[in-house]
Amino acid sequence: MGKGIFITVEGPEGAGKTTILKIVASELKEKGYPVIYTREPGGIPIAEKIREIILDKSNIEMDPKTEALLYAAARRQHLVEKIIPEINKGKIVLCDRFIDASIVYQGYARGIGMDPVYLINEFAVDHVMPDLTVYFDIQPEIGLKRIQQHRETEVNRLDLEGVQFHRKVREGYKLLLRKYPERIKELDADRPLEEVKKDTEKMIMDYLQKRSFLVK
Ligand SMILES: Nc1ncnc2c1ncn2[C@@H]1O[C@H](COP(=O)(O)OP(=O)(O)OP(=O)(O)O)[C@@H](O)[C@H]1O
Ligand SMILES: Cc1cn([C@H]2C[C@H](O)[C@@H](COP(=O)(O)O)O2)c(=O)[nH]c1=O
Repeated sequence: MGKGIFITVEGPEGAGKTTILKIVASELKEKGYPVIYTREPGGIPIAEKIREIILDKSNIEMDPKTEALLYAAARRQHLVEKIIPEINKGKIVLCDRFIDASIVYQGYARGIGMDPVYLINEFAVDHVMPDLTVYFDIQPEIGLKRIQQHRETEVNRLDLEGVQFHRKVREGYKLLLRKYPERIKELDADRPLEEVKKDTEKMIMDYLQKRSFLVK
């Protein structure tokens, strides 16, 4: 693919992904790096509309395969309309969740199966995979408590699943960590925000150095 770099963050609810990725994006920009922050599901208008449908708390009757297909559809549009063009322009794309979330949430935690969910997503992403994924590890109970404690954080349909579901999410991510040790790097997100942010930035900077990515 193009000359840019594609980095994703993943992890259970309330791990601090959005908060930290936005800070890291703005700090890297200040240092002169060509960075964009984006998120899934969403990032562009069509995918944001699909997000509203998937995460709407009143859609309790949604079938798990419908859910998986909607995430994949949102991903496809986001990829072709934003992620690929930005990578081709030489940008560092920092994306809040991507394909791993589907494999874990729909494939493992919902029980559709990791392989079938990977297959529909393979169709959606045409082999475009992240160069680096930072996995924020946290016990689901702690992450969910953070969300409940902070009123400004959106509580969505998936946040409302029982703790058992969120334990499976964490288990699923651990399986992916073992499967892709080169791409997915783990950090302990149950620490003060400043520490987690510092480690995230270091992982990203180390990777940029490894790829000889320089500020122009
Ligand atoms: N290290 C931390 N310690 C304590 N609170 C934190 C920490 N990181 C983030 N928070 C707070 O926890 C809440 C959830 O954070 P955030 O929305 O960034 O998590 P997230 O991983 O993106 O969650 P989700 O996947 O559910 O969107 C926010 O109110 C945020 O301020
Ligand atoms: C991309 C993606 C996301 N999810 C879930 C994970 C979260 O519960 C929500 C997204 O909300 P966030 O506050 O932006 O993290 O959707 C999923 O189940 N499958 C996916 O592919």
